[in-house]
Amino acid sequence: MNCRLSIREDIHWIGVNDRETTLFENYWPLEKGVAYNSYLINDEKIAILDTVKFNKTTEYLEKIKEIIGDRKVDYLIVNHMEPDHSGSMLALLGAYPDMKIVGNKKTFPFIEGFYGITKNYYEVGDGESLDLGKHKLTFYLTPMVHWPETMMTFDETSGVLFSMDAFGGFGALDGGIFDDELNYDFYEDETRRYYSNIVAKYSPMVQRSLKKLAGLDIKMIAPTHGPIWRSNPSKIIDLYDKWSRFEADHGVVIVYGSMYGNTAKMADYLARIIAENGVKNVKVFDASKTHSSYILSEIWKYKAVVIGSCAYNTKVFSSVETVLAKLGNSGLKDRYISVFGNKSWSGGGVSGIEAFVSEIGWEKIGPSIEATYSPKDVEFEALNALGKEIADRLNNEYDK
Ligand SMILES: Cc1cc2nc3c(=O)[nH]c(=O)nc-3n(C[C@H](O)[C@H](O)[C@H](O)COP(=O)(O)O)c2cc1C
Repeated sequence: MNCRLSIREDIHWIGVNDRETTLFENYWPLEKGVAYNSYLINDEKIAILDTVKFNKTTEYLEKIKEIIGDRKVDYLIVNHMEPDHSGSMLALLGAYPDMKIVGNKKTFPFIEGFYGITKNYYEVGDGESLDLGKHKLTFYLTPMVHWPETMMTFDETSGVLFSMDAFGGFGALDGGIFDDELNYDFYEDETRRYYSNIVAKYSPMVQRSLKKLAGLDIKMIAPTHGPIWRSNPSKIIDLYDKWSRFEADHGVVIVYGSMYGNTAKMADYLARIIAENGVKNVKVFDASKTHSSYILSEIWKYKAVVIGSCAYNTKVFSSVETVLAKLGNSGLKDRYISVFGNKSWSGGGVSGIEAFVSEIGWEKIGPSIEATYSPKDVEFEALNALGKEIADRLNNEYDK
């Protein structure tokens, strides 16, 4: 028997946990797993909202059967076609061949392209509704949050917003399914890591969608990953608004790449100066040790970033290059940036980061500081001045 879980009258969570997959999208580390959430509305007509990844299909179909017995699924509502949510669609259609597949006009080419399904289509447009009996579902198209076909489904009867990947995060659901049943801070961090790495490039589209949803009386948000936000749904909506407007907290992220410790020494020294000058949130990351997804998530959170690199074959050190590439492609705006590093001959690390700074267009604080062989008094003095300048700027801005 699978655990049965009603999230609201007639509405069941039929999601699954995946603790075996180590990398989400074969790239993002899943230290605590991930949940693929799917929902079933058991009304006069039975509707399922999104499915789960193919590796969990058997468990998934079993859960559905345990709830509905010999009844049939009438509708599969496809809010998002990414295979971690559509991967059990073909099997579901096999089990319920008369099931209508509900999507918008951009959904169906994905269905045909991925799974060869060309029948049972039920097309809906923006703002259109579907009656299940007691429950009335209204569809809101949210293109490019974060794929072209994405949409959200609002249950007018219960006030549940089925938001697909929006408001979703990493982390399996270890018993607690609702935000008030688990460690909120962990899931908030993992939701921001999901946002900053997967959704954030489309922040302007997120803003547009938030405006579209603004008039709804949302009582609960049921995303396709992570917890169901029921205690205070507006909290996660406000965070999404903040993240997609690039608003940041008082703090500094220092990221460095270092082979033999000289650049690392500069990072630690600078961190101390910034902390001494009143900044409590100073986060230091060795880019070779911490996956870029965690670093990007912290940079999304805090206002200032300092990037350091040793020179490596005339370029920025590879692990730092990865962080820069991710940042450059993320669309993040309105951060302060500073630069430091080490070389032993003609350099390449600091100049490479400087090229990135001019490309991204963020305001640079202080001059770049580059040591040769190892940092000496002159560089420590310069780091001292830089640390004070960064702290002063932030303290002035956030004390207002
Ligand atoms: C494989 C390798 C490639 C390097 N390439 C360069 C380079 O292109 N230009 C340069 O000035 N120094 C280069 N260096 C020297 C280092 O950047 C220099 O020793 C620096 O102090 C190392 O800083 P770290 O202690 O933080 O690793 C290279 C070192 C190694 C091991």
